[in-house]
Parts: sequence; C-alpha cells; structure tokens
Amino acid sequence: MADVEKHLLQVLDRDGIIEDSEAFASTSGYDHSAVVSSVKSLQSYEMIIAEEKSHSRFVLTAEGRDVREQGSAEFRVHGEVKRHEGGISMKQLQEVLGKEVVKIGFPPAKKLGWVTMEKSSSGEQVLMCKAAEVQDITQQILEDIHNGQEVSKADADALKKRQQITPESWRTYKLSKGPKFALEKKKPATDLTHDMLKDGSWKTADFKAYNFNALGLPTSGGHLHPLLKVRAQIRKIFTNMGFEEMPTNNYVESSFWNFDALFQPQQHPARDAHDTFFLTKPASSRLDRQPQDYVQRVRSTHERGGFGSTGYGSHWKVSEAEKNLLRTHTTAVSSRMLYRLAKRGFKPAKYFSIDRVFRNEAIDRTHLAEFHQIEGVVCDRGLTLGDLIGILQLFFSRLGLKKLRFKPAFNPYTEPSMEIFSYSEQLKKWVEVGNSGMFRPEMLRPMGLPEDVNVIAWGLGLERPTMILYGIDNIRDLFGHKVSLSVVKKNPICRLNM
Ligand SMILES: N[C@@H](Cc1ccccc1)C(=O)O
Repeated sequence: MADVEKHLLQVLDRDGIIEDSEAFASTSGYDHSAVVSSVKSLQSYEMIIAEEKSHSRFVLTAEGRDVREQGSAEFRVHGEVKRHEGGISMKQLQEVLGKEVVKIGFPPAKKLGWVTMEKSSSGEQVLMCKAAEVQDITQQILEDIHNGQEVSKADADALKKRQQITPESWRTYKLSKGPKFALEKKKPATDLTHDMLKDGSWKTADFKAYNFNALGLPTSGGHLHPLLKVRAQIRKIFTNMGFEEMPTNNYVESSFWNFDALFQPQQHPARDAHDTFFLTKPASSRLDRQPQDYVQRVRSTHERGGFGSTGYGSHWKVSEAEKNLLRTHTTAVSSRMLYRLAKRGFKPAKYFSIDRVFRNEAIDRTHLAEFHQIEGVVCDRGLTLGDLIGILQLFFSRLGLKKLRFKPAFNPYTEPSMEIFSYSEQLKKWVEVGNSGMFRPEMLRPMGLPEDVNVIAWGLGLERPTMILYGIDNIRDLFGHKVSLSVVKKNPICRLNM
C-alpha cells in the first residue's frame, strides 16, 4: 500500500497528471482497488485531486462463458446432426448433447434452416442437416464482448435476455496535484502539545480538522432507566405542588390495610387468589397488634354501616383481614397515612407515592404482575369534586398530558369516582391514564377524621405514560426479567417533546 502511494505521488510529480487510475494500476501491476484506497486517503489530506469517471460494460455470465467456449446450443445441434449423413433421431441427439442443449438449440436451428425433421428411408423420424456451413453469430458476439469491444444495443439486449451477459459498473479516477501536494504524506497534528508550544513548531504545523459529526464512544455504565427518569420528573411535579412523599417500603401488607380499611367488602372478587398474591409464609398478621378501637369501628362499618351508610350487612371476619398479601395498590399506603393523620390530630395535608404493586395477572405486552403506581392524596376541609378536577388538570398538564376527560366509574372506597382519560398525540386517541375519586365517609370516619374533612385521591400506572413518552410498545422491554438492555442504554438523556 505504501508502495502504491509513493509510486502514485512520484508519477504525479513527474507528469502532473494521471489520466486514468485503472490504466495506472494495470501498467504498474497493482490491483485497482489498492490504487483506489490510496486515492481516497491522499484526497482526504488534500494532496491530490481526484475526478471520478463512471464506466459500465457487459461481462459474460457462467452460461455466456460456456457458449463462448463451446458454441451456442443451435450451433452444437447443427454440428452434431451434420456428422450423421443419414440423419439422427431426437433421442440419440439428446443422448449426445444432453436434453437441455437440444431443448434450447433445436428450435432456433430449425428456424434458421440449419436442420429439419424428416422421415428417413427406414420410415423413422430423424433430424437432417440442411446447411453445410453455418456461422455461430452468438459465439462471435460473446467473443467481442469478452475482448472489450462495443456491440449493438439489439445484440446486447438479446444476450441479456438469454442471461449470457450482465452489466457491470465501476469507477476510475483522473488524478492531479492537490493544494497540499508533497512526495510524502505528512500526518497532521491532532493535538497541540507541550513540545510544540516550547519549540514553536505549532506555528507551521498542519492541524487535522475537527470532525464535529463524530459520535462519542457509548458509555458502558451509568445509564438511567426510563422509569427512573419519569419517576424523578413526577416526584418533582408533586414536590413543586407542595406534596409530601409517603413511606412505601413495605411490599407485604395485611388485607386489613390493603382492603378492609378501604371499605372493600370481604367478598369482593379482587380479594381472590386469582387477582391477589397471598403470602403462605407468614400467611397472616395479628390484627390484635393494630389499634383495637379503629379495628372495631372498621368492623361495625362493614357489618352495620353508619355515617349515612347501611354497610354490607354480613359478618366481618378477623381471619380474612389478617391475611398477608403483596400490596395490590399503593392506596394501602394512603390508608395507613390517613389513619396516622387522624390520630395525630387532623391538619390539611398533601401526600404522594410512587412505588411497586403486585397483581396476579397473566403477563402480556401490556400487562405485568409487578409494576409501579403513582398516587396522589389531598386532605382538607370542604373539598369538592371541582377541586379534584382542578388539581388533576394541573398535575397532568405538568406531566405533558394537557387534554383530559373524566368518566364516572366505581371504586369500593371512593364516591364519586372518575376514570381519567388523556388524548395521546402520538396514538391519536383517548387513552385511560388513571383512576380517581373522593374517599368515602365509610373509610374516613372510622379513622377519626373530622366530618367536614374530604379527601380526594388518584392513582395511575408509571409504566404506561413512560411507554408513550419513550415510544416503547412492549411493557416487557421496559420492566421485568426480560427487560431490554438497549432500551436502558439508548434512551435519550432528555426529552424535548413535553
Ligand atoms: N387504587 C386505585 C387507584 C385510585 C387511587 C385513589 C383513588 C381512586 C383510585 C387503583 O389501583 O386503580
């Protein structure tokens, strides 16, 4: 390679020009591809100027080479028939030349009047020769193409159709001296060094231009998972709105705090093992360790009602409330917090949480058995549904979801309840993003919260908005044991679409 480069520079120095890189390669005994790579390199150093020339020509295919060597099929059919003065049967001809050659060659040989089918003296159908001397035009044209001679378009088209030739294109270069021409390549400096500053050589040094399009090396660690980024963003929104984070560090809950405290009936289908992961060890927690007066008020509200409610009218079982489970929603954390708030003496409060919940669900591209919930709770005197809608509008618009719609819904612990829909600009449709409502008196009064205190709350998944924001269409790529590492490594540092 170095030889090619040196030689090329010497010839340019002597002649000032190299008309054609391919001719230069063949007279000097180099591979043209080696000359081309030297040309590219010298060009990038501005040492030479290369003018590109495109060429195209036809080359023989394997079949074309075969015909050039052995003659065309019709020529071979004629040759063989000619050797048999009394004629040759089709079968015999096929045995000598092969079925394929006869199949291709017989029709044109007949059409050209070289051979015919006749009855022999013995009454058999045979092929007879009709032309003493014939010329194999096809073979001659292929020979011309092989020797680099021009052929007519009609001939070339016919051979192309018969797949005996195929077009080939390539490039050569006309070369002349560039602005930085020299007999030897001088590597430009990439960095200003201490030595260059000391000896003054920086004044005349040639510096390599910066490549501003070069990408940095991908880093192997330190990537933030998209869920962590969205969580950080949501945490900031809540904090800016004056919310305080709830302690969510207990994945295991008793049914009491997950369901009963929320006035969810003990016969509710969500309390079935098909929907909830119950623990086998330890299977239960002792309810007598919980505040007894509160437990009694929960029991009587379930059984007999109160605060304008008739209750569920059935026996409330301690054993059901004692069952341990993996919390099915972060509202279990909210119920503990609200009880604590009532106990300490009510003061207006705003709480939020973002953490993991568990449901016994079949896993598919939109469902996981373990995922994250975002929950917001506001407690104050005299709150109304208008406050709930207003706060939700503010919260979701800060998240980038500006168009909201609400649909009446049902939750055992809220009344009224509303599903929250947001218009997704990406999907061009309304998407359910959460659930909300005002906690029922049957939940709040037994805790000891004053009668004029209302609590509004909402919950949403963390995964779904993250998938929309990062264009991920399979939840399993985002979270769980099949998480896609490239999703983690390649997600943008910041998003500009909010
Ligand atoms: N806990 C509900 C969400 C919710 C929270 C608070 C109030 C109303 C609804 C769920 O899991 O879907």
